[in-house]
Amino acid sequence: KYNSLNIYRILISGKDPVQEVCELACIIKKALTEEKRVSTKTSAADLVTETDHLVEDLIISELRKKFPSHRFIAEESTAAGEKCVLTDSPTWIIDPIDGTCNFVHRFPTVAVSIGFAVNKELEFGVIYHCTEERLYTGRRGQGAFCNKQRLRVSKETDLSKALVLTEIGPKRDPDTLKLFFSNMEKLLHAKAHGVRVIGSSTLALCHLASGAADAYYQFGLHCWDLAAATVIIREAGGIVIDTSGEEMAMLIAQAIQTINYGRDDEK
Ligand SMILES: O=P([O-])([O-])O[C@@H]1[C@@H](O)[C@H](O)[C@@H](O)[C@H](O)[C@@H]1O
Ligand SMILES: [Mg+2]
Ligand SMILES: [Mg+2]
Repeated sequence: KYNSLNIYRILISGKDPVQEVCELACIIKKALTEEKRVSTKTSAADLVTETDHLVEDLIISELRKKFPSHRFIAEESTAAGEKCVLTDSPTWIIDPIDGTCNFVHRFPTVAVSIGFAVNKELEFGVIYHCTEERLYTGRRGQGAFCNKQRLRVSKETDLSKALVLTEIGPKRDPDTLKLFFSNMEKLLHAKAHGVRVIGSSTLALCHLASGAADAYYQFGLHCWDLAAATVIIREAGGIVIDTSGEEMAMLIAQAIQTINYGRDDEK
């Protein structure tokens, strides 16, 4: 049975996390190859399936049993109209399947992402790569790991030697697409070694934390995409900022133009 308490206890107690979340990931891995009921949310490219709802309900019901006073911010509950407001209360921030479009196409780059904040401070994050059985964890002040392997971000600060990750996002109107591609073009003109889109922001951010890429930028990321990954990147020695940031982030921020998606807590 999916046992969220162990994740909380293990990460809070500082013990190495075991792969408790793999049972949950097994639901996703099994469903990856099966027929799915797919619907759309904010655009034809913003997909959701019954497995997204099932996994989110499982996580929340387990956590609510153990922590009845805690609050939840979760992707599909928010899409169903729940307010997305972070308070000082202990709050779980959940993306049940990150990479749903990949999941629908059986493209094996899908993750479960669970972040945890208290007093609006991110305390820990867990991201599980469902098809490669990689458990990424980060706990504030205690480091970031992938299956017990310590994570460290790349030290590259030269954009012309950087591999940059981004995501397309759900907005596909002509003006947004024009901006998206012109941003990518600007980075390639700045001689970046490459720009990659893998369809899962949380796993892209985990690649960043492991030093397998040098920078990530995206407009339209949600708090549930970012919560767990932010702890993991910070604990791997990286920074997570908006585009008014530092060094490599500055170089990229100066090169690209903003695509406006609004904030989750303003909808
Ligand atoms: O919806 P989902 O699969 O959880 O999350 C996805 C993000 O990981 C990706 O970065 C973004 O480009 C997609 O539009 C979608 O939001
Ligand atoms: Mg999702
Ligand atoms: Mg997501």
